Amino acid sequence: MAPIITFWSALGGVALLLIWLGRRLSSRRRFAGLPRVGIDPGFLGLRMQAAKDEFFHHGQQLLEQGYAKYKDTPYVIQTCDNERLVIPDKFIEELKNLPDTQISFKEELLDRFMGKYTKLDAVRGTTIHRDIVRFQLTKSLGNLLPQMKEEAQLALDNALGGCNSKEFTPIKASSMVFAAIGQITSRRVIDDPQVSRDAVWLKTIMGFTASLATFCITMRTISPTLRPIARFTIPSGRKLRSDIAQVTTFLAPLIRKRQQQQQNLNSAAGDQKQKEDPPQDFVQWLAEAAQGGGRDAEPEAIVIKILFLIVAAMHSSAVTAIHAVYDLCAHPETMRDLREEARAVLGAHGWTHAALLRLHRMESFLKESGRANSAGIVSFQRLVLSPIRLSNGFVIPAGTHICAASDARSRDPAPYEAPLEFRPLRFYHPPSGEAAGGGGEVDAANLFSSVANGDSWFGVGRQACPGRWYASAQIKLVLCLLLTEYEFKFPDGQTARPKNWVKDEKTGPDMEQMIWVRRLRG
Ligand code: HEM
Repeated sequence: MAPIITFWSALGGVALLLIWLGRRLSSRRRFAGLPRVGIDPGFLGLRMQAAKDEFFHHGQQLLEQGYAKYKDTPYVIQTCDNERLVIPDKFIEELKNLPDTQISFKEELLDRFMGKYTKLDAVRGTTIHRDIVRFQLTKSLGNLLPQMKEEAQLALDNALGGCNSKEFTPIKASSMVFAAIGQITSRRVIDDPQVSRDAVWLKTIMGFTASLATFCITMRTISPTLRPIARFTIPSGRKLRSDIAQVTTFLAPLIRKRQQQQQNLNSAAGDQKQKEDPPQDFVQWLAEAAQGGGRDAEPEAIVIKILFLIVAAMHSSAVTAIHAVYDLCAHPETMRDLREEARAVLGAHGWTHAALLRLHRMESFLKESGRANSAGIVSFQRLVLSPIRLSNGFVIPAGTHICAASDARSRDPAPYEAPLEFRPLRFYHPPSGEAAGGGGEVDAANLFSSVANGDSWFGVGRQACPGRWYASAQIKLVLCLLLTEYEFKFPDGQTARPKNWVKDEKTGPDMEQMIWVRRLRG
């Protein structure tokens, strides 16, 4: 018996080796003839760890080298997740509007965020989570603004409760901003303050992105063969499952109740139908979008889509606002300018979404803050699902991960004069009819939420961020509340903003920075 087992084990081993060699060979052939930046892991992958380590510590510099050297040629780079093809600007134009059946942001994300182990692959094969953001959420911004303001104000009052108008109080800027953005987002997930303001609920959803990131980083260090088991045994896997269970416990009964109400409404005869407006939140919109039944309608599938939206919405918006707060503290004259604009525009038009769209100086400042503080060192991350021929004749094979070196581009003097200078009005074009106090017509092309070619903050093309109008509104709202009700600055002696950290392809603001806050006298 033993020799038979040994024989089959050996055969299995050889088969696995052949599969692995086949994969390596096809991966090498895929990019044959293309230049490479950084350490080449080699055919057998013997230098894989060295290549990953190099990218982890020096990815930003590697991409800068690639950006400077290869303006017209895609080049290959080994990142900590996978091998990528970096696409120069001139080809982004050709690719950005291809359908997501050909290049997909979502598939790339699910691949990197291990969709099958994190359950996030509930967003596969459906676009309802994207559609409700693009349509229902964005169209309701005018109606939702008073409620967004109520949540932001409440969160800021809590976070800054100890501040008075006599002396400055030290506050951790990131906690203050996270509290405000977290609470606005929470109410949009579920328009029921009993849940949306619950301390356990808030802690869980605000920590979910970190739980997910820690799980994925740990899983990446484990061999793919062992991952199906490891996900149950590693502590970050337990934490992730417990977060998902917690959110499900809060939301599943409410989802069922809303679905039941929807059924009653559908079956009620004409004028007996309830006249009440349905709640305007993710739970309601997702339940309505899945009315046809099927997998999308299962409460667990709705919960996972909500978690996907939380990951997309919360951290990114908070980080953007934290950068903005640091840039304001580093540029007190800009802070004065934007405070004046906010007072004039909101005084004339009230705290409305229409008024927020008239904060032209703030729009430019946010765009500049986004340019100076990249969201990540790459953007336009896509998985190629079917082969694409570029205008130079090169065919990008299916299965290729592509990206753009957006961070390097943000320091390119060709598109941005004096790119190392922070110029808050770089993107400001006085709109026609601007009155002395600010305002004037809404200038769509120069809004922070616009995605002109080259701006990478919200991505680009057909799959650019659908939540950008909402994100922009909530960030401006939080900044306006801070500017009109508080004075804030770096601690005495600090004039420059803290340096951003960069690890792997991620970058972000220093989360420990304290600021001094004082209430403005009424
Ligand atoms: C400042 C805050 C935000 C930033 C910087 C940001 C950035 C991005 C980026 C770069 C993408 C990929 C686009 C591309 O590669 O072309 C994306 C996708 C997405 N974002 Fe945002 N986002 C923000 C806020 C939000 C908010 C508030 C929501 C929802 C309320 C949201 C929902 C989404 C969704 C659903 C996708 C996936 C779209 C798809 O599957 O095609 N984002 N976001």
